[in-house]
Amino acid sequence: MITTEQVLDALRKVQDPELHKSIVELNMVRNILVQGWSVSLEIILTIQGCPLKAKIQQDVEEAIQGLGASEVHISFGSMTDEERAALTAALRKDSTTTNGMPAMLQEDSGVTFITITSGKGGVGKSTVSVNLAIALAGLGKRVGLIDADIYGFSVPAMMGITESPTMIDKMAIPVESHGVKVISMGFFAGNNAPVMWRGPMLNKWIRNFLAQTHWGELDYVLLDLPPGTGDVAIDVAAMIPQAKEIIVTTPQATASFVATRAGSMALHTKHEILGVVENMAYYEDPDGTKKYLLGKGGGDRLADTLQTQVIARIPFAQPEENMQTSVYDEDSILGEIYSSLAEEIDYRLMGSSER
Ligand SMILES: Nc1ncnc2c1ncn2[C@@H]1O[C@H](COP(=O)(O)OP(=O)(O)OP(=O)(O)O)[C@@H](O)[C@H]1O
Repeated sequence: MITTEQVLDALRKVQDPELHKSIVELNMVRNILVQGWSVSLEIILTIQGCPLKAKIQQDVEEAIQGLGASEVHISFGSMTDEERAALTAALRKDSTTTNGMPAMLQEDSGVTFITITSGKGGVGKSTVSVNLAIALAGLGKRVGLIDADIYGFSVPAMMGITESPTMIDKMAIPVESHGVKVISMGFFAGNNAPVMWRGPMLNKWIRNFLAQTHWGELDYVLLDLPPGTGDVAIDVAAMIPQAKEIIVTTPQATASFVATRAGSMALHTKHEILGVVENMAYYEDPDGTKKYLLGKGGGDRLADTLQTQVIARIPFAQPEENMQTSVYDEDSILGEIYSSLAEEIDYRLMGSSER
């Protein structure tokens, strides 16, 4: 004979796949009825037509069958507006402090911010952001990625994300892809429409990305900034003074020269520079010969100017790589370089932080 308490206890371990909280804690479980070895109950979904209904159903069934139940009947409903408002308020409390500041910006939040920036476009800043985020997640870290390249967002396409975040009232649940929680302007600008807002609007979006998103607990937040030293970069610098910075350049003289400006801004805003990533550093022939298609030395020059180091030299991807998305296979040469970079960064930051 199973008891209602046992069912409730078993369901405490079942999490909402998006909110990563127990469905019991989220008040999604109602009307449990136990008759011998048969259990029926109601699951109240946060939104109607929840795309993860099948997953929740499977997890609930497994949890109850684990108690020895021979039959499990689940009926589904959705939260009322009032219930959803209460849930949003609770989620917001997790994400925002009493004075309205994004909770993850507080010093004791345990979140390490890394901004990825470049002097000019097209050097691979977003590619580095995406692959570094995935590599950090591969180390078992809880990673969020904010595509803060508001005008030129590309992260969803690069990661092959086709779905949009679930919205619970005005709170967004980030989309998870390759183990990384992602939020991007691309999710909110319909049909790939160009984004033409100006400074104050942008500031609001970045703030929303931090505070109006249910991130859950994270170790790292990576921000893919727009190239250069525009509004967003300045806002982020002011909003997240504790952010560490990675500057991406190619070996080309002009790219590294322009990147110096982005780096100088980091020094000026007192962002710690983690180092320079030299992307498209060389092309490696099958026989191992390296061809320096874009020249040599841009990364080193930039690192010298900014008194930092080149922390990775990433070659050109082989033609057969990243056909569908810009995510490199973990076992590829590039994938391995990103894994080492993630390990080095994690070692440096975890070693130097108090966590
Ligand atoms: N190591 C690499 N090998 C081959 N192609 C690369 C490499 N790194 C980036 N690319 C390609 O170069 C192009 C530009 O990369 P990406 O969009 O990451 O640059 P970006 O600096 O973020 O540019 P923007 O700021 O304009 O968005 C993309 O098509 C990407 O797939």
